Amino acid sequence: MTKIMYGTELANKMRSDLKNEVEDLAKKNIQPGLAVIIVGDDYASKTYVRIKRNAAEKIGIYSKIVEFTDDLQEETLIKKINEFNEDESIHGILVQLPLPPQIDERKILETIKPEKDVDGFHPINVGRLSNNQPGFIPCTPLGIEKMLTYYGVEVAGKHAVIVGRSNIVGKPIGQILLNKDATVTFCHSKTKNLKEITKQADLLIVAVGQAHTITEDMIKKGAVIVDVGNTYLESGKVVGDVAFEEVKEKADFITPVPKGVGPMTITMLLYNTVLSAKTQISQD
Ligand SMILES: Nc1nc2c(c(=O)[nH]1)N[C@@H](CN(C=O)c1ccc(C(=O)N[C@@H](CCC(=O)O)C(=O)O)cc1)CN2
Repeated sequence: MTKIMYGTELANKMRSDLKNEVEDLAKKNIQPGLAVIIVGDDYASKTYVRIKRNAAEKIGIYSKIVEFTDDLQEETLIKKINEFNEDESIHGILVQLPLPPQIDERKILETIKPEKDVDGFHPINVGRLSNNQPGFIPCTPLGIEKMLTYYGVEVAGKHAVIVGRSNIVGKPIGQILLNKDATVTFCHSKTKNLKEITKQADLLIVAVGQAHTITEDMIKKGAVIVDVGNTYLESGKVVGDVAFEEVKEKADFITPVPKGVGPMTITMLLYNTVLSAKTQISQD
């Protein structure tokens, strides 16, 4: 019987534990604070920011949302991040991606102080993950790792195939799995023999943002499938990168979309923000 790995299940459990931690911090007069910056009016980005704000407020994290129009100048964004860097009520800062083309994403992410970088995108945190040292880990990959552990999926010695090489998901999940002794293969838009490689995967992580990229004939029987895709159809429905109905018949474990990895991405943002608040107290 195929096991459907619902992120909502673990997310609810973890959010309840985080709410208790936030209540404990309140007894020490500390409220974790999260600043979220969004540039432009991309429908999906606005949806994610709304979900983040609601989730943060529900567990008692203070959230500050700053919205800019898409003609924003880079210096204005840098100035705002620097304000949050110095603001003691803010423990986590994130800039919703993607950014408009006139803004240098790398420069922006490097402006966020590494100790407030709850997205884990600053090169210092990327380097720490690469060295298997403590630091902030990007939310989606961290959420996937927690889900695999929760559902009892062993990683060591498995062949993990990652389809997608983004800095947000593909590269960091590959690094996490490598740190956990998986044998990791990356596939991307220039990979010539995609199906040949995905069929070898014990664990297949798909993060390309293209609906139904992975079909039943591309997987090995009994594989573990993690679908990171979120494509909004014109009907408003959201679908993943995996043809769920046909693939689920052949897989042992599979995440759905929605209610799979997405809710864990949000939960890990809350987790990193609470961690940041706790770390900053212990340094005072
Ligand atoms: N600064 C960042 N930007 C982006 C990140 C990120 O981690 N940090 N990741 C993605 C988008 N993302 C978070 O920002 C994200 C994607 C999906 C979900 C989610 O909960 N999806 C739901 C479906 C959504 C719906 O119902 O409308 C699901 O899969 O169940 C949350 C966050 C790019 N940018």
